Amino acid sequence: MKNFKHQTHQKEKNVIVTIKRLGINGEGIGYYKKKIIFIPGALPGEVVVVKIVKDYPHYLQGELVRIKEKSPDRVKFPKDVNPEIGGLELAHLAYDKQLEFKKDNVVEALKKYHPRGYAKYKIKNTIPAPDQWHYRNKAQYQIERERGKTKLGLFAPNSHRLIDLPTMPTQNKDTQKTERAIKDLIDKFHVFIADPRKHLDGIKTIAVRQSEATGEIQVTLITVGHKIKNLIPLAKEIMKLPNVVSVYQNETDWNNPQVWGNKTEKLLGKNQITEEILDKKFALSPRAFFQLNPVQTTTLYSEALKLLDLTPDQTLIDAYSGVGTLGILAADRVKQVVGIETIPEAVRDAKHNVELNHIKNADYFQGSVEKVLPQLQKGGLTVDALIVDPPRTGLAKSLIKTLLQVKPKTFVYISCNPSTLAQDLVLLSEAYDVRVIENVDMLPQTPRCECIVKLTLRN
Ligand SMILES: C[S@@+](CC[C@H](N)C(=O)[O-])C[C@H]1O[C@@H](n2cnc3c(N)ncnc32)[C@H](O)[C@@H]1O
Repeated sequence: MKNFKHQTHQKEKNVIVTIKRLGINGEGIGYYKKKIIFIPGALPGEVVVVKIVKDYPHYLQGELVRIKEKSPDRVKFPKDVNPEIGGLELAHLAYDKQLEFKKDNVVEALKKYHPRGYAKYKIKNTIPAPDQWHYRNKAQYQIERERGKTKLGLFAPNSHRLIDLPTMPTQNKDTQKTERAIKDLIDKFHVFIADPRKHLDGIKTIAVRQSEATGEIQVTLITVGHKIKNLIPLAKEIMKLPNVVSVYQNETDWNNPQVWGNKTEKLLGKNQITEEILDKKFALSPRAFFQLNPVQTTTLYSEALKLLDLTPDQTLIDAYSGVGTLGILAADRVKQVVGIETIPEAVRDAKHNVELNHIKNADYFQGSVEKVLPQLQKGGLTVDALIVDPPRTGLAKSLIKTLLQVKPKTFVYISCNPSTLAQDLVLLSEAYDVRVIENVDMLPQTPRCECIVKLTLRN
């Protein structure tokens, strides 16, 4: 029966659908024969001709063929870029509507999981990014050689089909130029490119990150295998490219599903590049997390610190601390800062950044927040104020349990995923009220947003 149904929709191929709303990934959502259909690139209010490409038990996946009735909010998609590429999911939507969508995403996530009192939360309008194009400070492109031709870019969503990216309109121009220049050098020096079909070692990914403040560029060649012929001559040529101050090698293997492997080694140049936020400096190693939109990062952190509203007698926990950004920015407002972060290189950077900024009251610990925080607390640490900035997966349940016992009085949560945020708030709202959620647009043209939530302890 299932196969039969599958064939029915496949045969129908092109159908007409009216788009009702946008989904969390920015795709248009409509209904065909009462079944929900997702159509990337379609906008609410549009009537579109769609090809049904997949018939799943609970939904259909459609491909936009033609727009019959166009939305007034539609804008031109950037030229010379394959629209399938990730990172431009909303590039066809007017920017003010993108901001509204990001706010709605938070509202919808709250409605879905309904933490206590959610209807009364004040969700502010999304703070726009001053630059909506060329803002990304880091490019991380995959490289492949197919029938003698080298491709450098990103995989099409949910596939292993690499799309070559000669231009990328959200990428800053220096990092994009550096990526393309490295591609040419790899061809010139006949450096091996990893071949996933034959499992041959070589370069797999090229990560290029630039500091907004100093212009310095750090390059990491992620390789499958360690000894790659001509890697050092290649690194020497890369060092001659404008602004490049270091070349690293990160080594991975075919069994690792992550992009980065665990071994990182400097081939040439400086250990770190230095970024600046507000009046503080931050040295960054290749593996350490740093926000992708440096201009908007200042806004995000300033808003978070305003909401934290710290006092000089407090101990602040900077949980998921990366290179120590938030804690270091807050250090002169509190008695003590304690940061916790899993990636050892990031913790080393954080400790270095404490010294770089002549801070005397901050220390950073390596490990998971869920394990290290209870240990430190048992050792006598008081937790007056807390800022959490977890990855998209949100907070570990065991950490939430700890927080509900410790009950820090001052608590701010920065989230890059409204869905896990709403689920965490269901548990946290047992003890905390949420008054305000701020939304900052860090990644224009994408469906992603960054929320800052102030949690107030109920009496
Ligand atoms: C969204 S980043 C935030 C970093 C930093 N607050 C900033 O703004 O630059 C999340 C960080 O949490 C770290 N991380 C992930 N899981 C963790 C865990 N369970 N405990 C501690 N740190 C974790 C990641 O390595 C990453 O540096």
